[in-house]
Amino acid sequence: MKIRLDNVVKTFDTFRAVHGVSLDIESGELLALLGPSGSGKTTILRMVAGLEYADGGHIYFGTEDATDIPVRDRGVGFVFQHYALFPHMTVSENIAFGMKVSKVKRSPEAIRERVEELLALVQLSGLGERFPGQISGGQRQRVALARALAVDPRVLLLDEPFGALDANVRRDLRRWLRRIHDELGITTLFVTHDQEEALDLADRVVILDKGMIVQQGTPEEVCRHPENAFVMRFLGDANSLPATVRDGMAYVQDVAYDAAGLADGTAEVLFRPADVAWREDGQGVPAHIVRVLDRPDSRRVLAKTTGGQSVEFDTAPEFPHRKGEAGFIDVRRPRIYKNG
Ligand SMILES: Nc1ncnc2c1ncn2[C@@H]1O[C@H](COP(=O)(O)OP(=O)(O)OP(=O)(O)O)[C@@H](O)[C@H]1O
Repeated sequence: MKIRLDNVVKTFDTFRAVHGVSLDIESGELLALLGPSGSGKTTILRMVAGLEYADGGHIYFGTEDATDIPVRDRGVGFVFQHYALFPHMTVSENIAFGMKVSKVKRSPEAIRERVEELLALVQLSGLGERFPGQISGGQRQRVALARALAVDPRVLLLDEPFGALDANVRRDLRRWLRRIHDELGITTLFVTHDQEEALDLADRVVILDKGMIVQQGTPEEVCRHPENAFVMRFLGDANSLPATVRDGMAYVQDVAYDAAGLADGTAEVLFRPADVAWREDGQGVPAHIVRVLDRPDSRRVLAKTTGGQSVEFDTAPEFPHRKGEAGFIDVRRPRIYKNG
């Protein structure tokens, strides 16, 4: 099922939470809505679900305007971070619930079979008789997914489904979810504020800020070509040095970077901690080391330029330099963005 948002607007009282968002979610695609808190992700998801009305624009399910489709008939399955399972029902009863109340009538035997099938799919065979309080948080979210899948949704909406779980469990679950998605091919809209999660899982990532799309593309496209400083910063650690653009070059202190096409004026040079080489000869921005932090597989170096700017960069664990030493920050892959 293809979903299309066409210039969708949502206002709460006087506050505009979603500003004219247009977006195509292809049939079978797993799309992540990624953005900081308050950027409008959940509101968009709720409008697709039919739990919230758009004040402007249209949402299409296939070629049909979804405004005309009641929530029950949209065929959407949900998993929310705090979408609690019914605590007094067993895992199997939770999964069966939607089928029992559905307009599509199934025999008790057919429901039992489907529950077993779903338990196997979410790798919880044998746990059907437990109650939600007797399984782990990660297992509960897998049950929630099985419950959402039970009624054969045309669209799956996931709102921070792994938000409450610890980092290792989250990583396992997102790999697992991707496998399930590849197997079932249900059009899926996934909301997260976690960059790694979005990049790991999604076919395409839509980055939102203040209710607007600031960039969309494959994980590769958004990582390799962040279109503005917000996206560059939001996707990962970024250093920033103030620069002045003159005649197609950006100058940081005396170091020049190619800034072809940018108008003269102030700008900033952004770069990742992994894109720095520390040099003892004169190439790069002069700086001294403030601290060296050890990580399991690398060293993070905190430095300060002679211009007074802090820079962090990553090196091999063998990095021999220490606090107080002077050198030069040589930036690979600088990205230059105009201010404002
Ligand atoms: N029912 C409501 N009434 C008033 N304002 C609301 C309502 N729901 C959401 N908002 C506001 O709309 C904006 C977008 O909220 P939304 O929940 O969509 O953001 P989000 O990106 O999902 O954030 P988070 O990651 O924190 O869940 C926020 O500023 C929020 O306070």
